[in-house]
Amino acid sequence: MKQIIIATKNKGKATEFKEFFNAYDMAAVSLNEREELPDVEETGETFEQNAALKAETIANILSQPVLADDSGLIIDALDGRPGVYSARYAGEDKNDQANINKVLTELEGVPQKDRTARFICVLAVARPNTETQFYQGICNGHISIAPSGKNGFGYDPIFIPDGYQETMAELSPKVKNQISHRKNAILQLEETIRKNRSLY
Ligand SMILES: O=c1nc[nH]c2c1ncn2[C@H]1C[C@H](O)[C@@H](COP(=O)(O)OP(=O)(O)OP(=O)(O)O)O1
Ligand SMILES: [Mg+2]
Repeated sequence: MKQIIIATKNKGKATEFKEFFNAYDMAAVSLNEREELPDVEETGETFEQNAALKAETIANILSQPVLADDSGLIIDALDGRPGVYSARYAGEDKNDQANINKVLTELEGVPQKDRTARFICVLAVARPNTETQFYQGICNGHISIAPSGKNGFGYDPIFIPDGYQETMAELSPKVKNQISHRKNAILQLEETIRKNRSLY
């Protein structure tokens, strides 16, 4: 089976990519399975810059194509925060629970109609001696009053996607993977995968 390296240490993302690439008969291998590879510092100011940093650093080390995902939560009432800083919103230790608590505290008293938000996912595909390519996906929704649900990762327990009453963490992984920002970004990438499987 063909392999695609995903430059991520996030276990939730890795699980979702395995599911997506399975459908194309490809095995997604994350950095958790390649522990000799470094964790890339995300010094960029945009999702694109950070996705490119992660993909290009690993592609240069391995001399093979690498996919990276930089993603986050944009909340309108917080002027777009936590945005690019979603993973570290409550501190460098990247604690999902602390990040959720910080967001809910900042949104205290904000009514549902003003709690609109979106998840954004930018995928970068880096190949040696080739310009990096980008694909983007969005999932619109709003922030719940309290966390609920055990599925998924990150901000899923407080994100209610448009068209649903449940949080992303209450929805099954199957449903999340049909509607998520990550799925929508993968759909942008799909044509490239289908046309040129040798890329990977
Ligand atoms: O589907 C999602 N459901 C819930 N939360 C999500 C999702 N997708 C991204 N997020 C949040 C998690 C983290 O707070 C940030 C990503 O940060 P981001 O730097 O891209 O990932 P990361 O540091 O966890 O792993 P890595 O850089 O190794 O890929 O956005
Ligand atoms: Mg990161």
